[in-house]
Amino acid sequence: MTDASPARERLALAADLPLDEGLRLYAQVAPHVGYAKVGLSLFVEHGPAAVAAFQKLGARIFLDLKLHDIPNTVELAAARAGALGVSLLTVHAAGGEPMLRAAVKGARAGAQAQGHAPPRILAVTVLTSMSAEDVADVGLSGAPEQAALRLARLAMRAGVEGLVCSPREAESFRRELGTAPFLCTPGIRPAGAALGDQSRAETPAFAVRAGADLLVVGRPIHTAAQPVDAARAIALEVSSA
Ligand SMILES: O=c1ccn([C@@H]2O[C@H](COP(=O)(O)O)[C@@H](O)[C@H]2O)c(=O)[nH]1
Repeated sequence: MTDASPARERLALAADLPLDEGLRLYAQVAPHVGYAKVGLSLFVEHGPAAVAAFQKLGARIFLDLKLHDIPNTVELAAARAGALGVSLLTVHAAGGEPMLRAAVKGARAGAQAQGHAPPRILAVTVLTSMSAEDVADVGLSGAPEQAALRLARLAMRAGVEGLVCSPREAESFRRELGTAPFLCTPGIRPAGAALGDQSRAETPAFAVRAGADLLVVGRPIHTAAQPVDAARAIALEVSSA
């Protein structure tokens, strides 16, 4: 993706809401947001029906399951996700190279079996909610940016096409890893928006300038008094960054 991509193709709505509310909200913001991110809460409650419901609205689906298990189990799950016709699927980079390779293989096979294009596998490096202290507590050495870059390199070696990172890491990922990885940044907060549980958050303009391809936004849209205006303003910030 390039800077010339329309803002809509660079924005995903994190639909962490009850399904009917998420669908209603996505339908309203769809002129500004091209992807619907189906995450754990929706998938645990509704499974593939949640994916199908957003697909019916014309959304590209970002299935954010953050798979992390032994390679065989991840390959099986990624194959089922690929068969759903999703565009993006997340796995945890910390699962290691064999697991990441298995995710790529499974997603490809599952998509092919159903005649879909294979989803891009995105490896989650260090969760954007984690502070430097949290990173140290789980035994990762160095600052979050250093731990994230180590995991990013590992994921790229395993053949993964994309990475999930904080906007704060996007610039160093671009510098160190080049133009190839598709960089997805949650932890997006327009100026003045509440951080909630996010620790390493930045504005939409910061993320774009740092080299992010896709920005994930949830609560800054859900909780806005006028969600459509909030989505429009974020899209404008993306396109003018
Ligand atoms: O490191 C990560 C990986 C995934 N997420 C997901 O993105 C959204 C962010 O939602 P907000 O409401 O805008 O905070 C959410 O679905 C997370 O599961 C992330 O935040 N950080």
